[in-house]
Amino acid sequence: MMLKSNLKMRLCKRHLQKLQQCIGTEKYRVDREYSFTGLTYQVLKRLYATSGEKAIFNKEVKIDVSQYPPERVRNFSIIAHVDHGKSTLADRLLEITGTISSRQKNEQVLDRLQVERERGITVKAQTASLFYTYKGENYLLNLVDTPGHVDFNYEVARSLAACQGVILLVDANQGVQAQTVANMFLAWESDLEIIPVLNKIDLPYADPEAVAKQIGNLLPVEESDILKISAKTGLGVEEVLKTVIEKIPPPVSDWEKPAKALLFDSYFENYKGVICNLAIIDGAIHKGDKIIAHSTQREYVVQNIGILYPKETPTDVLYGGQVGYITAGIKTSSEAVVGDTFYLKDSPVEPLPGFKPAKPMVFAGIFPPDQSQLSFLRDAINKLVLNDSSVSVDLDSSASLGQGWRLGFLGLLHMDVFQQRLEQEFNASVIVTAPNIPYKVKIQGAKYIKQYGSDEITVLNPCRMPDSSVITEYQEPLVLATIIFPVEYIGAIINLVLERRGEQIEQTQLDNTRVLMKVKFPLNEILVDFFDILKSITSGYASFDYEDFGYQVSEMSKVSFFLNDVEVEDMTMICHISKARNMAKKICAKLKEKIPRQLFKVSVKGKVGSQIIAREDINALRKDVTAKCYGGDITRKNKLLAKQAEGKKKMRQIGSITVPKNVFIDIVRKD
Ligand SMILES: Nc1nc2c(ncn2[C@@H]2O[C@H](COP(=O)(O)OP(=O)(O)OP(=O)(O)O)[C@@H](O)[C@H]2O)c(=O)[nH]1
Repeated sequence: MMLKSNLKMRLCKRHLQKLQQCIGTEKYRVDREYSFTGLTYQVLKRLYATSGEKAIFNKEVKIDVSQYPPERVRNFSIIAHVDHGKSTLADRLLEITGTISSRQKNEQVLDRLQVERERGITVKAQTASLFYTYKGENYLLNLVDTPGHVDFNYEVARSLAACQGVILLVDANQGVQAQTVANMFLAWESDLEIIPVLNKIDLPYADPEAVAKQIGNLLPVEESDILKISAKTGLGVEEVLKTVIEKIPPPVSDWEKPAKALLFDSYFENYKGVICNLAIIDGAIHKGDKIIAHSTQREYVVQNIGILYPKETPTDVLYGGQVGYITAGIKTSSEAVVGDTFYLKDSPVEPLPGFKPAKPMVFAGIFPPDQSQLSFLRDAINKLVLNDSSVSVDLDSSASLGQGWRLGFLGLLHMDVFQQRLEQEFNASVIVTAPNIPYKVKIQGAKYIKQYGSDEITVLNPCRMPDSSVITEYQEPLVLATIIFPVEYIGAIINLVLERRGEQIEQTQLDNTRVLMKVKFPLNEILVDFFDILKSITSGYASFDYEDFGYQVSEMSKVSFFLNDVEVEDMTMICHISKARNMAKKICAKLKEKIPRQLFKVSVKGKVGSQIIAREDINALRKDVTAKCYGGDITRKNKLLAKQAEGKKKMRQIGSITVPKNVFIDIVRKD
């Protein structure tokens, strides 16, 4: 801990040692320790403030949550389109209420994951409790910062279950965007109070009046009632807190009833184990209570319970209407089912309806680089799924990659983030196969119907697609996309829609300058590069959101790939018959580019149906990395060999051919 030197000089050595021992330990309690160290409360507080440890200081003060009956509690969430400033507003609210120090004010405190900080996006909803005094009354406010990107929509939907209202944040420069509309409907469906707020009014091109009109077209609000703030400078942010208290209804709860709590999130932390986020509906849960999880009927003892302030802060009890965390010796993701109801042993209650399960849109195989790491990877996936319940997990195996899993994600960014988190948070290196989507097929022939168990099957892995001779009908998944764009780009957008086999369903003029278009697309057509192309043809002005829209009968074809005439099952793809030939050619060319030259010639072939329609050859190369090191310098030789061994870790053997382990996913990524 860095202490300012002038303060250091004023403290005698004994005090300093004592304080340094105490800081950051659970033993430390401000009220007891200040007399113990001989320092006054004020000096201690200043010392903490100067050393940047104010949050710990706050944390160590035991908070009496019995002072906050439901009418003194507000549970709300911040929802918005990507980058409209949710995390910045959350920071500002934490700062104003003294939950974080001003030193931390620009740190996006609730974006805790490394991946969030690196990518500058929120991928995980985070809860924080704040205390605020308004008109002489103390309030406990529970704030949930949610992600904006469509791939993490499930996080938003789940978080809303713990709230009675939302702040709908809209960038006063960009205006209403696709995820603004999507998130607003989510809040509407959940019957939540919506407080519209215009952000970034400090920007020179902000046009609060025009954007307020756009909001007025969407929501039944008076334009003059829409708050106008700058989350960055703090302008108008205090007003947001007051409006939250005035407009958002308190939770409905009865402390006299038996305890009932909703598990709305969970995560794993080293040394602490599984931490569950609970919204207490009725009654109270105390440390030491025996509780039952309704879905598994398992019994647990509450080991720790408290609020997120913004880190876990024990309060030993949580009452109806409040939101917080518990640890209770829960070990696996199968025990911590989000949407589950917890109640006290011997006081069963009617369970809550739970959550609509997430519907994965994209599937990919995940395999360890070598099979010795199988159990390590299993453990890592289990822990990460605890933190991200929208991922589906099934066992899978492949001839070239061995044992592994087929995981389902809500989109490609979700898949990327999951892989990155596995690597960063759990040090687990993985091979991810090309993403694909679930197709339905109808099959004929008693033998095949018996083999597959039905005459209509869903195929999650393209290499398990039955032979085309037994398929009578293919069905491909659809999405209903919302695209919002400036009116001058309408021609370019219509061309893109046609090229991607889209069908326009609806077109609305949002105001004089912008159009909202609803389009039915085959999911396959928007998966990889659609959004980038949309952005580039509209100079970055279009926004895009989509939701599941069932299936349609279509003509599909299997495209498979061969390296030296050996089929690489994990590269198999399904695509529309009109695009299959191009796809085969494109992927063969990419494979040629991505696979390094070997000691022998490698042929790459692409097959559509039963016909080989593309071929590329990778010429042989003989590479002896130590060839240049003739003479006696053994250390240099060893260094080169070590470098080569390091490179090999990034490689994978398919038969006799060495390929980069990322090749499966790289062939479908745009360059
Ligand atoms: N000028 C200005 N910039 C702001 C304001 N609020 C946020 N920003 C900036 O906008 C960018 C996005 O802000 P975030 O808070 O990360 O947005 P977000 O909505 O949490 O983003 P996602 O979680 O990825 O959806 C950052 O660079 C912020 O500094 C504001 O009031 N004024």
